[in-house]
Amino acid sequence: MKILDGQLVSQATKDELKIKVAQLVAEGKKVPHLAAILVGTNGASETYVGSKVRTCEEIGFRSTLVRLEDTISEYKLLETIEQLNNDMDVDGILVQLPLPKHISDEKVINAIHPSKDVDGFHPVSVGKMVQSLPTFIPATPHGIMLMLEHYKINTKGMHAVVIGRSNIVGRPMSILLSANTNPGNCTVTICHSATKNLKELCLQADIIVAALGRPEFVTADMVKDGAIVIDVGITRVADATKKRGYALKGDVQFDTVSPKCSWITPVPGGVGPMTIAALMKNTYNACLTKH
Ligand SMILES: NC(=O)C1=CN([C@@H]2O[C@H](COP(=O)(O)OP(=O)(O)OC[C@H]3O[C@@H](n4cnc5c(N)ncnc54)[C@H](OP(=O)(O)O)[C@@H]3O)[C@@H](O)[C@H]2O)C=CC1
Ligand SMILES: Nc1nc(=O)c2c([nH]1)NC[C@@H]1CN(c3ccc(C(=O)N[C@@H](CCC(=O)O)C(=O)O)cc3)C=[N+]21
Repeated sequence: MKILDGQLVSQATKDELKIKVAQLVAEGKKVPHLAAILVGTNGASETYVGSKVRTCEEIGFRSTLVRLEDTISEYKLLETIEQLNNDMDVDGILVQLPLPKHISDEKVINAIHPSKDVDGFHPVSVGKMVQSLPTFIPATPHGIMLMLEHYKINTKGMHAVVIGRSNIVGRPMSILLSANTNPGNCTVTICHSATKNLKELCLQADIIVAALGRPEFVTADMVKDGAIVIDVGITRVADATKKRGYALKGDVQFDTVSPKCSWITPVPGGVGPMTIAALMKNTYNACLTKH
């Protein structure tokens, strides 16, 4: 069993970007600028947005964090996005999800100008991705593809089972793995809460991507020998023995599943850091179109 080390690959990706940014500075060109909007004070969202902003600083990007009260009106949020759309210095705009219930995710995502849609959630970006046209690829599936690429894993002809069909992870993952690319060229099965024979499907998988948000859902009896297992899930589970009062659990029961795998991602230190690295890549690319 070998570990797909998200921390390591993410560091390598960030180091590459750092050099590229230094070149932009040397040439007197504008550096990438990411604007992140955080609505409310959800603990996990604070952690993720904080880490995105910190990473920007680390590699020499500009960043702007816009914090809004969770009582903010949808109109005000849309207005904030419009200001960032019109701000020439801002290259990428990200609105951290989930949003409070009174705000429509769809309206917010649609409001971001496609040229600044570094999350790749806008219908224009999704449409281009489906057609294999150049566009912003959602950070989590993009990060997973970068990791497979880094380890030179040839996925051609493999059967991939993706568990979860969300717009931010499962659905785009299934599209990327089925594309005529390398990594890619997989035969993909996408599963969700109405899937009847999930265990049988998983047992046929050469690659399992678990993105359902149920801690330790994938157990050893669902995984065939030699499979590649990508664990996207991150759930905070109360644990008094931990410094922060919780432990992070993936969707895969790591201790029992890992001995059967050819490759597996850990949680933490797997897909999470790659998500951040992919977002940085997207932001750099958004900036490049202006040079
Ligand atoms: N590491 C990272 O960078 C990231 C991690 N995450 C984590 O990944 C997980 C998934 O996130 P996200 O996609 O946003 O979650 P969602 O809740 O939006 O989607 C979950 C998906 O899993 C399906 N599902 C739920 N229960 C089952 C089940 N018992 N059997 C089969 N399918 C099931 C749902 O089906 P249905 O559609 O029918 O409801 C849905 O399609 C979460 O733990 C999240 O924290 C998310 C983003 C980034
Ligand atoms: N508009 C939007 N874009 C997103 O990309 C987005 C989002 N909303 N909402 C929530 C999910 C989740 N997500 C993560 C990012 C980093 C880690 C990450 O860095 N994880 C670390 C651990 C972090 C910790 O200590 O909690 C790891 O796995 O090693 C995890 C999850 C981005 N998301």
